[in-house]
Amino acid sequence: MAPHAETDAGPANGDGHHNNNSNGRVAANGAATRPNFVVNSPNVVYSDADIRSKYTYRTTMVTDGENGTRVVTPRETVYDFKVDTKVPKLGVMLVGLGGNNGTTVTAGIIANRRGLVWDTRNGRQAANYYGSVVMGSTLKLGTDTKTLEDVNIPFHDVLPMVHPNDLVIGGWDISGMNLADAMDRAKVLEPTLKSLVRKELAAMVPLPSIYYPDFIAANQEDRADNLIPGSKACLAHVEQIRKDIRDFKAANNLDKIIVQWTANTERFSDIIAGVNDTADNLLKAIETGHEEVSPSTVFAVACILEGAPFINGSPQNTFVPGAIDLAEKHGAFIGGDDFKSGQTKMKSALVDFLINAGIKLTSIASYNHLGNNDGKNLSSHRQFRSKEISKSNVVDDMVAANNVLYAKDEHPDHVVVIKYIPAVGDSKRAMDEYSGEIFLGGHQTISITNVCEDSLLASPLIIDLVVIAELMTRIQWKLHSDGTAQGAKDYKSFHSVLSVLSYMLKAPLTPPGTPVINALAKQRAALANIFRACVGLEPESDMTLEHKLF
Ligand SMILES: NC(=O)c1ccc[n+]([C@@H]2O[C@H](COP(=O)([O-])OP(=O)(O)OC[C@H]3O[C@@H](n4cnc5c(N)ncnc54)[C@H](O)[C@@H]3O)[C@@H](O)[C@H]2O)c1
Ligand SMILES: O=P([O-])([O-])O[C@@H]1[C@@H](O)[C@H](O)[C@@H](O)[C@H](O)[C@@H]1O
Repeated sequence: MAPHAETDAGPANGDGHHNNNSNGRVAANGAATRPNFVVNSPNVVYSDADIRSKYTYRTTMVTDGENGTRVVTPRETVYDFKVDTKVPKLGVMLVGLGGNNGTTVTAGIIANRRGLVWDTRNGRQAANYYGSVVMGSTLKLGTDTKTLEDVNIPFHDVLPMVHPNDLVIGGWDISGMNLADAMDRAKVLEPTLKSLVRKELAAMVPLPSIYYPDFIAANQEDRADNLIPGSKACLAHVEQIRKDIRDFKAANNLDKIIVQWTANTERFSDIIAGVNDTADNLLKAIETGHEEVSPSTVFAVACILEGAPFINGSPQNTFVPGAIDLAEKHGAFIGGDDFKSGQTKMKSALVDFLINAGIKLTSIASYNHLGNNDGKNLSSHRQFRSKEISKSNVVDDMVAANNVLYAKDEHPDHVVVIKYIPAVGDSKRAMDEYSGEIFLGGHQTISITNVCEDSLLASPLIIDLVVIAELMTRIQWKLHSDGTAQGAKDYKSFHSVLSVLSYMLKAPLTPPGTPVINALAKQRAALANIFRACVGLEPESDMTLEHKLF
């Protein structure tokens, strides 16, 4: 089955993709571009091919001194960053293309690319990218010298990034339904919008995929009609997926491919010494058809070997130690786990606020019900357990950081409940209760009802993960060395595990041995400040001393 990309029926310049720079858009045809601002600093050098910056990274190291005192030492590390400013023609291949998220994000990109407007009961609705941190938010560039006001720019403009309108979409699904019918099955989008994109989606049929029944709920079997033969891991599956990636890239004349798992939540894989604990053992386990290797891990291995960044939008432990080891050995990018779309995103902000306000959070009750196929799959305990883990660990770092409120290993009670109620469809109802102790024995209880249109919240995250992961493939670094000029050969990429993606993910994967940060504000600050550093700018500290010291 030939690889299928969505066709572009919208106004375009020949190849179906816009590269109009007038609105700050960046060329998708590989032409080098620059952000619509220039940094006036001896530490930043612009060329036709890249932006190079010298950046002094300031941290504070703490050691135990005498008599229980601590010695605090400021430390400076000088880095050189290099950003390739050639924005590629980018393909994104979704595993689970025919699902609620897959069809919704595909329809949404087509609607935005064509500038569609459709009727709703509330009037005319224009396509937008609300809910995308890259396309819908801003970051502070600096202070206006005349007004002393903040100058904020669209997040997307801080460095040359792919525009989602230019993404070429394809992917796999165990269901062979074309995307127009799958869009109807998902019951997410307005009929008026569906009618405008139906033609393009009807032309998209997911590639056959691998299906190992034991990893997802048995209730998914009835849609598994589009399969690559074989019910357990094997090298042929790895090679087929790699071929699919190459074929899609060639058929659409793409420069790069990013692969994302937005297929069903799998059960956790057991970590078994000699099977999935190292790269070599994992490859051997796949070769010998070990039944503990999941479809998502097979996809991850195929992408690592093919050099396509792979991001896991579901909670299962796709990245067993052997997969991480393989990614590190190949210098391939991986990221995950589990899109952070609604209830958990709210939790990671609210808990940060409460604990940093000195309020002792004592319990979190997180309940939600939903009626989409994701909910149907999660109605099976082993798949729910994967989600329970990713939704439960999100407060650990914030609690552990406050030893005033919490003794060592003390933490709030925290329960997660998910129920499947078909009648509500994709419109997930989340109900949370946060209880805490306040001044002089008082108590505070916060109850939240959060109606999350699950796929409309997750789809922008899929876009953010793709755009940022691609940008990370164009950023390199080295330790600065005065004296002999060190050529580009000394530069290297960020670590294979893209923890910079954590803002979009419930259970952020980090390089082995490094801490997991879930506090939402910290995650966003890390993202923004790393990109600021790439253009030689200091982190945004919010000290605003210019407004205090005069
Ligand atoms: N708000 C959200 O929607 C949200 C948030 C966080 C995480 N997630 C996760 O994203 C994933 C997708 O969510 P959804 O609502 O689109 O679910 P969905 O069930 O509508 O879509 C999943 C798709 O994956 C397909 N599939 C299953 N196994 C496959 C395989 N081995 N290869 C290829 N395709 C396969 C299914 O046929 C289905 O079309 C789920 O794991 C969900 O837990 C969703
Ligand atoms: O991101 P979030 O809203 O906390 O979590 C959601 C869960 O509450 C929901 O039950 C599940 O179906 C979604 O896949 C998503 O994981």
